[in-house]
Amino acid sequence: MSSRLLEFRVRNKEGHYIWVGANIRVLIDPLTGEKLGSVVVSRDIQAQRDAREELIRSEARFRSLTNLSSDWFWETDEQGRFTYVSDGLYRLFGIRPEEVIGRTRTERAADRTEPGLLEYLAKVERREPFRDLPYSVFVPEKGTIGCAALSGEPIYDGNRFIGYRGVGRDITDSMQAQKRLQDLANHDALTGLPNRAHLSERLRTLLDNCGSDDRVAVLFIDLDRFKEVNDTLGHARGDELLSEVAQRLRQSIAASDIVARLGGDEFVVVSQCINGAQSAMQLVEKLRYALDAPIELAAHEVFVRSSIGISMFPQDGRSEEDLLQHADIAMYRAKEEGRNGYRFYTEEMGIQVRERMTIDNSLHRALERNEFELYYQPKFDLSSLRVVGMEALIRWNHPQLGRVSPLDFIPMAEERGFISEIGKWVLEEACRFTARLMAAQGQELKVSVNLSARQVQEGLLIRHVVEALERSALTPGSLELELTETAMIANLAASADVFTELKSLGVSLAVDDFGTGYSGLAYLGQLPFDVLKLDRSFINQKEKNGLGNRKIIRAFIRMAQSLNLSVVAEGVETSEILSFLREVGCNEAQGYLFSRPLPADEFETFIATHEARLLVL
Ligand SMILES: Nc1nc2c(ncn2[C@@H]2O[C@@H]3COP(=O)(O)O[C@H]4[C@@H](O)[C@H](n5cnc6c(=O)[nH]c(N)nc65)O[C@@H]4COP(=O)(O)O[C@H]3[C@H]2O)c(=O)[nH]1
Repeated sequence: MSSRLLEFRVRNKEGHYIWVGANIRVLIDPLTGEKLGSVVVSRDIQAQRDAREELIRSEARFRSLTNLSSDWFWETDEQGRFTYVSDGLYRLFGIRPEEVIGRTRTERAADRTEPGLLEYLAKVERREPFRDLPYSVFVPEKGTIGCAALSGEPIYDGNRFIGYRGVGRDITDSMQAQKRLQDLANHDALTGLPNRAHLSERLRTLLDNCGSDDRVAVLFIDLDRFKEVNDTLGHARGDELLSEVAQRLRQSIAASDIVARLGGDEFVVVSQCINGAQSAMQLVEKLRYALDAPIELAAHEVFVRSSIGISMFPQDGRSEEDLLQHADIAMYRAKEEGRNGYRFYTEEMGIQVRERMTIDNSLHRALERNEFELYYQPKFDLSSLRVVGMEALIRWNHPQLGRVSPLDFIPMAEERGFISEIGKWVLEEACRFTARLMAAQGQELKVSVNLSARQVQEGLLIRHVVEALERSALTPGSLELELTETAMIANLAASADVFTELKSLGVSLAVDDFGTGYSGLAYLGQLPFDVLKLDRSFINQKEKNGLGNRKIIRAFIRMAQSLNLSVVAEGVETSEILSFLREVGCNEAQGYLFSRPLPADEFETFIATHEARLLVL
């Protein structure tokens, strides 16, 4: 008995053609072998046919899609060995299926420690699906490394895990673009060095991995007078200089060290120093040596000098912010101390900077909080030794810091634009006090008020002076305005009109701190000044042969007087100097020998009793 299966189409009772499967069995007589007839069993197989055709269509669709797709399709067995990869892998990475089949992903990976690959292995281990895990692929044709992103899910036969199936995408271009963007975001465009953000990140990572015995030096390097190069040779040459400096720094450090540019002419070097400060010092010397050779710029030889501040991990800070800030503070100290040097950070530097910050933060409120006070130092006529006036000197009674010297806040007030307001207050207070004192004592006095160069430039000075005189009813002849020699020279042309106008009001003008600037006496004759104040450093200078300085003082006094200038000596501390000044005809003097600057009430007492003091002198 043999059977055959036939499939054919018949018309059903609704008149539609359907597929029918017929199983035909031929009946044979077992004794004679004669064919007796056939048994035909037919059934409607339309649904089966439809399903089969759909499967064929869907497979064809799948093949065509995987071939057309820019991605590739893969399958692995339960051991993670590839059992199938589509053509896409060859098209994208030049890897033939036969090079991969039977191998695991790890065997083919360009970097077996990559996070994407490690995550893939972990997911597979836990039979979890995964999406877009990046990992590097060696591209044999180009000899380069490409980057793929993998997605996949486990496959099961019933309950039995039989492997993974998934797709891979070529993300080389987007990864490269991302890396370029990251590089741009992390590096300084001019020098290619890491920028501030990247430095912070790398320093933080370095510190996180430091043990208690590790030592790290952070060097803050600032070029001295870089602005001059920019101003005289132009920005393009300035850029060349910065690139050359970056190059020299890079060449001077170890591969594990970091050199970064924070912007402008500021660089930072981070180095692991086995011998702590000693190693840091050796590194500083090496860097300075590297920077010492002249740099050729537009046929000019430029010599680079730098100021370097150093902070050490762990003693000067454990965080990247602290170490950078402290190295910066130390760098400023190196600059203040004459540039082209280096300084290690100390605790005392930090205290000073915090004080400066406190001053900076509270200065704008000091006036409205009434925290300023004027002290007065008497000035003496040297022929009669009688008080002829006083210098008003500002003090700031700070709620936290106590009495702050003008030397510590006047420069900041100038920088922050508060000096005009403070100066106005000083003028009003000094005029008011002097007018009252003169009335009370029945005595002529001249009060000297210090002006800052900014006050002269800002244009409100004349109005402030006029108002102060009017409000106090002080005669203009009782007010003297002092401007330092350096400030005056810096603004000579611009200020000449202001001086002339002030003079026309009837106030007198004094050149303060004479002898500290680099000017001669020549310009004084052209300006409407009345008084020359010889600086105290000049008066107190130790003489080499006991005569030198005195000769100069004598010459100054003679020249000043020939220009009709009255001479006041500041900082007179000894009776010996006093005798000398009297002998050479100096007009007036002030100094600790007579009195320190005094608060208003004490000064008043001083004036009331000065005749008695005269006897003591
Ligand atoms: N070693 C020594 N020092 C003496 C002697 N006699 C006086 N001095 C100090 O010398 C400084 C003289 O003031 P300056 O040269 O005008 O220098 C002043 C002046 O430039 C500035 N200043 C003070 N008050 C004002 C102000 O109201 N406005 C402006 N713009 N500056 C002011 O601050 C500077 C410092 O003022 P002070 O600390 O009060 O310091 C004062 C005074 O206390 C002495 O015999 N020996």
